[in-house]
Amino acid sequence: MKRKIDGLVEWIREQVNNAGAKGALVGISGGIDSAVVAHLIKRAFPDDSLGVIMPCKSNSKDAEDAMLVVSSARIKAMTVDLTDVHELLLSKINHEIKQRGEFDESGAQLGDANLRARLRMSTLYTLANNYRYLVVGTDNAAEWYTGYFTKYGDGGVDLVPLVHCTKGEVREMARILGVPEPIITKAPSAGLWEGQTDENEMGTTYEMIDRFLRGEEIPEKDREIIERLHKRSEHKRKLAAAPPKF
Ligand SMILES: Nc1ncnc2c1ncn2[C@@H]1O[C@H](COP(=O)(O)OP(=O)(O)OC[C@H]2O[C@@H]([n+]3cccc(C(=O)O)c3)[C@H](O)[C@@H]2O)[C@@H](O)[C@H]1O
Ligand SMILES: Nc1ncnc2c1ncn2[C@@H]1O[C@H](COP(=O)(O)OP(=O)(O)OP(=O)(O)O)[C@@H](O)[C@H]1O
Ligand SMILES: [Mg+2]
Repeated sequence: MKRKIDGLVEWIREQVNNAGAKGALVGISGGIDSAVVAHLIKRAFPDDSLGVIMPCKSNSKDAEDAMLVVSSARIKAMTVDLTDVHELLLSKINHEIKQRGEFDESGAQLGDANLRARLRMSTLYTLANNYRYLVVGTDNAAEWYTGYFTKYGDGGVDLVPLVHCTKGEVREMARILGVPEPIITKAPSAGLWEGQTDENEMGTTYEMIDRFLRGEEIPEKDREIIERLHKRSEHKRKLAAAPPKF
């Protein structure tokens, strides 16, 4: 695992240098995936790495956890609170939909949640332009395979260093890197609504997804869920569909 960490740090450094950029930045949520990426980019660019904490109607515990990550990685950090921006933009959009009598409650909840992820993406790219950094994503192999990310939100990034790592491997890496234990053991959550956890929403567990990705036998019910999620999210792992030249 130490070799893997060194390899990823070197790979990030090469990608940034080949792009002619100066460093790297990541959104720090207080979860384990962004904690690991924060540690990796700090190792790759000790003086040119940035962690960005972006509360958006979030639980204050998340920002406290994010600060724990910042201290453990000793990474430069800033906070950009997106709560009021999100509220304003969402109310403008929903006002237009409601005026037409076309408001859909369940679609709106998803729209609200995904807008948070897309505002974070826009914030990171604005900072990337300013500092000449690349935006580093946090998707791991399980999230990538199941499409458990917002298209052009947390999925809208320049580099995805953890994309071949199972959640279990991310945990192992976190321990070696010195990520604080409470961050490693808490339930993974997108934090997009109160009480959301990844495993509840997906209907299966990271342990099952990791086992599936290693080619091990898992219960039929879990296999079906994972295959359904994978198929449904095919479009997220590709460039936008283009027509043939007519
Ligand atoms: N076949 C197709 N071909 C081309 N495009 C297609 C498509 N089907 C849908 N689309 C497009 O994709 C959109 C749906 O995708 P998207 O907007 O991503 O939305 P969707 O996949 O429905 O929702 C995102 C999921 O990711 C989870 N998430 C988000 C962010 C962070 C985390 C986390 O772990 O922290 C998890 C979130 O809780 C939710 O379950 C549709 O509105 C449509 O525009
Ligand atoms: N409040 C936030 N501030 C900054 N970045 C955020 C915030 N919430 C989400 N993000 C970004 O979106 C990414 C996707 O979230 P995700 O929940 O998959 O990862 P995580 O929180 O790092 O780990 P876990 O999956 O264990 O919760 C985060 O890794 C982070 O880069
Ligand atoms: Mg999270």
